[in-house]
Amino acid sequence: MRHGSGPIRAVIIDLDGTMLDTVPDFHVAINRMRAEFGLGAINQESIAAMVGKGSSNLIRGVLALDFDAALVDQHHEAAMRAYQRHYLEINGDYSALYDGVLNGLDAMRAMGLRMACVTNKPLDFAAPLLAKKGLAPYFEIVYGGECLPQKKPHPMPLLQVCSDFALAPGQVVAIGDSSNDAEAARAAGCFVLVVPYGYNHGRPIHETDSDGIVNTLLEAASTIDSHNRGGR
Ligand SMILES: O=C(O)COP(=O)(O)O
Ligand SMILES: [Mg+2]
Repeated sequence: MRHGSGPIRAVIIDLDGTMLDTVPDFHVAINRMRAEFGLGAINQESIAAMVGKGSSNLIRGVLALDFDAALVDQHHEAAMRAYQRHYLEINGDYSALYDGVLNGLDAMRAMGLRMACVTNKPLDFAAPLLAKKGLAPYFEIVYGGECLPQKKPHPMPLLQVCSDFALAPGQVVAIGDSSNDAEAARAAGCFVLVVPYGYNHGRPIHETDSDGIVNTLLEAASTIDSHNRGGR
């Protein structure tokens, strides 16, 4: 990360593809919804490429595999209701923490960093999921996709966290798995670190403009620590 901008005081961490591998949850809920519409099951890989821009976009994408634009519009509302019902029934049952997440969060907390989670997942999904996986206590703030007028890749949720923490964007690092996170961070003026193991719309993460690729959140913590120590 670039130096000379003063210490990092806060982190904004993405949820799906960064802290939790949630595609198995999406997979179960989406296929149960699709079955209600007489549609066949789809695989996890095709779902992973569509995660990241919120539920509504995801459901449009999975309907568009079979329906033309007019049919997608026609069925979207009912499909969203079915999907939400199925997702809430299984939320967290099939998803798992990535390696280094809890250690990384512990290290960030020990460094005195303030912590927020900004996800495009609806808050009704994100809040119980964070609680179930033991992540909720780490975060002072959680914004879901519908909490503010704009979601990532718009910078608004990141700028809102900076303002909540009374910090300048240059004192804050966003950590995510996709270009969505990186674009939001760049537009907000925050640093951005990306992990290579998430979804990134099916694209390799090295194509994304970031301040560094970190293999785990624990590595992110040590990158921030070394930045704050002046690179030593
Ligand atoms: O639900 C989504 O679209 C993905 O959410 P994320 O912002 O936590 O990656
Ligand atoms: Mg993500």
